[in-house]
Amino acid sequence: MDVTITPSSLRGSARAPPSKSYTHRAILAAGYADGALVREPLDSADPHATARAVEAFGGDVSESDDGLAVEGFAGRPDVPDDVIDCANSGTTMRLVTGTAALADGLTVLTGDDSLRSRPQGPLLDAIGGLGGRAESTRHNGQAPLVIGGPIPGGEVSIPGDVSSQYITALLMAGAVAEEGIEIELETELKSAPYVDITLELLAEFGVEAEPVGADGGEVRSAGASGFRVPGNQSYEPEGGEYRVPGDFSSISYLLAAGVLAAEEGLTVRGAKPSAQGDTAIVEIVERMGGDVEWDREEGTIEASKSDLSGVEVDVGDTPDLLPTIATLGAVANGETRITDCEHVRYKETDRVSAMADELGKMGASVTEHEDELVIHGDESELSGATVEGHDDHRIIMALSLAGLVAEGETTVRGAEHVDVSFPDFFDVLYDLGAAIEEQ
Ligand SMILES: O=C(O)C1=C[C@@H](OP(=O)(O)O)[C@@H](O)[C@H](O)C1
Ligand SMILES: C=C(OP(=O)(O)O)C(=O)O
Repeated sequence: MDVTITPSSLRGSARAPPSKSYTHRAILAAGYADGALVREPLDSADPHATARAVEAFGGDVSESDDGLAVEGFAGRPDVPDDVIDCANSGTTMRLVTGTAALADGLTVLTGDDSLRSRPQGPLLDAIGGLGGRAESTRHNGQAPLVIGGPIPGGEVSIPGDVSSQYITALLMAGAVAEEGIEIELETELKSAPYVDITLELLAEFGVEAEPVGADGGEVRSAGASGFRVPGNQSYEPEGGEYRVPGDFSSISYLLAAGVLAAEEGLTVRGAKPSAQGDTAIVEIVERMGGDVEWDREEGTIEASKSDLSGVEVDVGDTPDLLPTIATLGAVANGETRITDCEHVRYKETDRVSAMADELGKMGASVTEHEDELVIHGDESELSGATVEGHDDHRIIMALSLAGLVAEGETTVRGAEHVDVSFPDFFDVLYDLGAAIEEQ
């Protein structure tokens, strides 16, 4: 499906979708438990892959009026009777690779073209180091994967600057392994807030896990030199249920749409604070001169069309914000410098190059370095163009925002891939007043 967008004036209010990151973890945590009710889950393709995996390991996931009713496998996953297809979901593949290492047999994990080109090597090495079998069928560190267990747990070292999902996978599985897992980071942790999300959710399931500081003390994930999780724990959700908060990665598009195109302002609902690093989008837009107001109590964000100025942003902790910030930078006056972004190249696509190329087609002046993306706002006059979505939901949504203000028509190709995290994105934009046509 292609989508064509022309300059629009937005108004009204929209509710943020539930968090994809929390939904994945809640479904899997319920699987590691005897079960749980996951309230307000994100109903999109990526969490569906995690639900399929939980069922493959012997659980059951069914939709109910109140959310997802999950029957778990109580920390003892069956050996799946078929290959687990993680589709486009890196979070699913990493997290359930940890689960597969607990099963007394072999699990085969695959995914779509994009997912089978993303790095799994450090997690495979870690599982091997813990006594499991962990292989890439093509011996290139990429899926399809063959994972064998059960691992007893133990001590392992792993790089922190490829994917924080490896840490999440080991912590969630280590909690129900006999010996627990002690992780030493070989390099600085990137995307650290996602491990904070994991620690926060584990605590709500009664599971103890913690970061370890360089001095062996207790620190937040960003300052950690490692992590540890004791073994033989039981996942027990408070009150037998877990409620998923709003998704700030998705909120970033709605907030940006407001400061780009909402003369009278728009309101985003379902924006309560949580451990999500992408809550930083509020402060970043404020720093750009955006007229934005976050009522944390109410969980609402008001955003109005503003004159934006360029800004320097380190996305080491917030990789998923790069596409949104790049689009804002293409409209802002002055230079926007996005730093510490090398790991953003390992997502559904190389998002640094994709945003440089596609915004360039729309008339933006962009300079790309290995670990940095610079958008020269003063030399950027956005005009409508046909741009590629790269089968990447975040590229599609960020380019659609650019189409709201670019002179003329912007057509985003392959726009259906928003289904992984924000399936009704275009309906929401349309209801806010965007001039959108689906082809
Ligand atoms: O743990 C998670 O839920 C996620 C972690 C991040 O990936 P990396 O840790 O690989 O950077 C992020 O890009 C992804 O969208 C979701
Ligand atoms: C990279 C993302 O997710 P995943 O790693 O689960 O594919 C994302 O949502 O931007």
